[in-house]
Amino acid sequence: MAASSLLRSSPFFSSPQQRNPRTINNSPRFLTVKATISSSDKSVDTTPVIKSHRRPADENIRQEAHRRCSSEPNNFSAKYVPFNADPGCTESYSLDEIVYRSRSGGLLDVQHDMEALKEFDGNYWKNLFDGRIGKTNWPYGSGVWSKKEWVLPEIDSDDIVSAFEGNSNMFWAERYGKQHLGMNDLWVKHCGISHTGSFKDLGMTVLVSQVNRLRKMNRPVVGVGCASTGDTSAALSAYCASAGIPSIVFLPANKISMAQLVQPIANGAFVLSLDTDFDGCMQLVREVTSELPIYLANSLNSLRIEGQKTAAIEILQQFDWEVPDWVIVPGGNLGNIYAFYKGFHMCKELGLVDRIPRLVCAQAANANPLYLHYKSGWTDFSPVKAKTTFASAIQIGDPVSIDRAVYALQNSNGIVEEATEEELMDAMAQADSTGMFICPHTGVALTALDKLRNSGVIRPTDRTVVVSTAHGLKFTQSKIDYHSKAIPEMACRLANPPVNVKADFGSVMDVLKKYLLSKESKN
Ligand SMILES: Cc1ncc(COP(=O)(O)O)c(C=O)c1O
Ligand SMILES: N[C@@H](CCOP(=O)(O)O)C(=O)O
Repeated sequence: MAASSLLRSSPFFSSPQQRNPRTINNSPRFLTVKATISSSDKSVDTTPVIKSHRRPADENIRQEAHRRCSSEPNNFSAKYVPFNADPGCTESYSLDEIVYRSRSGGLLDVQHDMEALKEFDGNYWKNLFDGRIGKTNWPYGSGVWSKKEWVLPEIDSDDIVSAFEGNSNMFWAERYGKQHLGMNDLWVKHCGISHTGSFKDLGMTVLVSQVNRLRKMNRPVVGVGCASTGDTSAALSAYCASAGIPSIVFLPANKISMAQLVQPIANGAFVLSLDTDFDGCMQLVREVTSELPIYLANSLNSLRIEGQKTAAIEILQQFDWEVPDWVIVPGGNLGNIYAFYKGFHMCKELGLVDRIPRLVCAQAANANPLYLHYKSGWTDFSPVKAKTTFASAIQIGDPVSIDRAVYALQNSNGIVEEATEEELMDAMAQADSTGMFICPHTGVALTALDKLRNSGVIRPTDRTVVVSTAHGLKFTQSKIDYHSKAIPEMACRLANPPVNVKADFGSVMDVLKKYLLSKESKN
């Protein structure tokens, strides 16, 4: 039997109705309401009927997935190939190999068997993904693993290490859009409202799951390591801790926030605090992982991109598969901008949508190698020495995914913008004052939006998504500095410091009256 017909004849794909995953996954589990119409009074009997558990009571969701998986033949596959190779190139590697670079030293990419995926049309995939949202089925309750066939199709669900990441909130930035930019269709995709507080969870669930599989196959992986500006290390240590895998993190001393530092410490990682910057840590971790049985978890490893690309698919899904005009992403090591491109492009190639959005990558002016490259007309690329920035997670001067980023931007009619320290901090404060609580990196992305609106490139009615990459609670010190006007040479014009008042009725009444009058005069 051909693999495709085998797939269709499996218990999960056997009839057109069953192939609609809404039907499969939405089946009521515990409680339904009996709705019978009596012949005499036509009344509806709404007596609840208790249904039995969908799985035996002593079976957990992982075991259930394992049992189900063995009866679910799967024709999909993926392998590593050199990134952006010539069509004739035959170099490829199994995902079960430990390899980060092509023979020529270039980046790798995970290539899916697109012909096998194309056996199903766009509507099939939309229904499949939509039908899995927000459920507790292992592993599809995750926004990443709900797209498992497009991510790591061959991994046994039993090997997956997941915190049901993804499915993050898309916030309609009504007030920020209207008052500040004259926009009515502005959205913030809150990828930072997540298990460890940043979008890194999306890629890390994939990488650590594959490591879990490799270790079960007795491959030489004693631990997993990364260089980090704080978010990759948090995600790596949490997912490794969840699976009982040792994690080692290389951090630039005094260059990440306290909240980020405490994450790997709490999760039991082996934390190296190094007297260098992120680029120095990255260099070291690359050297170390080529000598020791430590698996490299940075986005140089293309497995990470496979998880991160699901945020793009999720955006389309959240708009009922309508394509936004713009997506703005803050960029540092530059894996994520490519991940967004890849997710959107895959949806187009597989017929879920008919175009992709224009991408904008936003950098801090203090760490702007991509911006300089873009401004040179993509002619020269030179790493820079990244200077201190409040957007500390993107303080990166020599991004490993530069080639991926250029490819993504060139193929999406993309733009690169930059934000000064004052611009990004004002944008963050402005957004917070409209009900958000964003990180400085999102402030960088909002500054890019502001500039593109002012120049008329982005129009008032363009549907625009700003990707918020980390939770604001990881970066409270920057907000404290701003609101207490403690930043040298910055006006902090939106600072909102607390008012010290004597604890007596008269003093409190005086300040409140003054405050209310100032509000009244603005109405
Ligand atoms: C909060 C945050 N935003 C943005 C980025 C940039 O992502 P990328 O390195 O994939 O460009 C990072 C990490 O680099 C990050 O931690
Ligand atoms: N911001 C990142 C920097 C490393 O990026 P990666 O995606 O290559 O791991 C971090 O939080 O460490």
